[in-house]
Amino acid sequence: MFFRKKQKQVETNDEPSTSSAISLALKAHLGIESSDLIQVVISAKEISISLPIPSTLDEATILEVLQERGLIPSGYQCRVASNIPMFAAKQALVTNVKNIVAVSSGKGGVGKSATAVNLALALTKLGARVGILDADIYGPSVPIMLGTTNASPESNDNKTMQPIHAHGMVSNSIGYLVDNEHASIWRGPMASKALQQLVNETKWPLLDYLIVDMPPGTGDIQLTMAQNIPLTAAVVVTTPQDIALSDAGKGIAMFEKLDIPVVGIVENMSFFECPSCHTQSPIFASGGASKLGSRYKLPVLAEVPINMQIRENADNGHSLFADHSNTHLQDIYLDAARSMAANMVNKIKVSQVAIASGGGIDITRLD
Ligand SMILES: Nc1ncnc2c1ncn2[C@@H]1O[C@H](COP(=O)(O)OP(=O)(O)OP(=O)(O)O)[C@@H](O)[C@H]1O
Repeated sequence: MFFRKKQKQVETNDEPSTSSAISLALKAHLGIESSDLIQVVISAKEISISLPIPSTLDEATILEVLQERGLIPSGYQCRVASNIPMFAAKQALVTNVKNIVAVSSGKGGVGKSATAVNLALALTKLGARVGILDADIYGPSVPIMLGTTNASPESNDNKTMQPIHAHGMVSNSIGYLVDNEHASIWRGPMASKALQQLVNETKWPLLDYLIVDMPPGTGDIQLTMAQNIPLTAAVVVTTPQDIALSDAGKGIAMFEKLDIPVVGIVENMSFFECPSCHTQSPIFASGGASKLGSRYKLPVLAEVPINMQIRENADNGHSLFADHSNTHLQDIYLDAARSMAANMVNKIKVSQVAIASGGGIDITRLD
């Protein structure tokens, strides 16, 4: 959880603290282990902060945190920008795409696609440039969840496809291109080739994260697909009951075998909260993901309740973030997105990074 703890007001100086004191204070709040990628430029009455995780939504809270700690005198403006690094991946990345994150599940029907879409929407809300790729060749549900079932990617050059825009993100899916019935009878190599084409032949705009909704399972097809996409990291989705957890464990092992860092587990359908009495019932048992997390030394990014709004939004192609009616659910996904981004910073070597310079911050250099 970020930014929630209130600190006691500390007496402030007239001058701001040094950049390194500010980065150190922010590091703890952001869940980042090193302050190296937090850049702070102090100028007259303004502090520009560049973070390696998406947090532009949190500008006011960051200012509050720094003022409460007496690191910035009142009267100073605080400008927060995110400059998401490109993390090291085993294969050459796709043009314009900084990082590709697989959302995967060992077992079908645990809410992997809903999690992928809501994580992508949360990252977008936090200010990141996000794309979503539906790799679930056998049951593409991203177009339904984004409300884009009638869309079809256009091509200006007969070689590449323009992705579909919706809810501030771009997407591509086999569901835009062929009937579900056709894709579902494809054999492994055909499905894998189709996925590679979707990744490489889409004209992605500059993206901080491309979220990939993987097909469920850990068989040969999933393994080949995970090998054929230049993945930077993976998130594993599970429900809390034993049968799903054992499959999720196989999923984690598959990514470990492929040397793709798993940056967290999302426990979906963790509990049902009665809307009138607020009692929480652990319908599919409880505590499973945290046990799995301890076994594999992985953080649990979120415990998402079973909630009708999640189902309705997903089925109707509406964004959970479209208005303020679901802020408690939005907060769960926003925290998960922040933790995922912070764990990428903590676990994966950076291959390209932005550096601060003179008045600006958004300059990229090769390490
Ligand atoms: N937390 C939740 N609360 C309520 N409904 C949910 C939740 N998560 C997912 N659902 C709903 O459950 C159904 C299955 O979810 P989803 O399609 O995301 O699962 P999946 O794991 O991707 O399935 P598949 O294995 O077929 O790819 C959908 O109707 C979705 O809207």
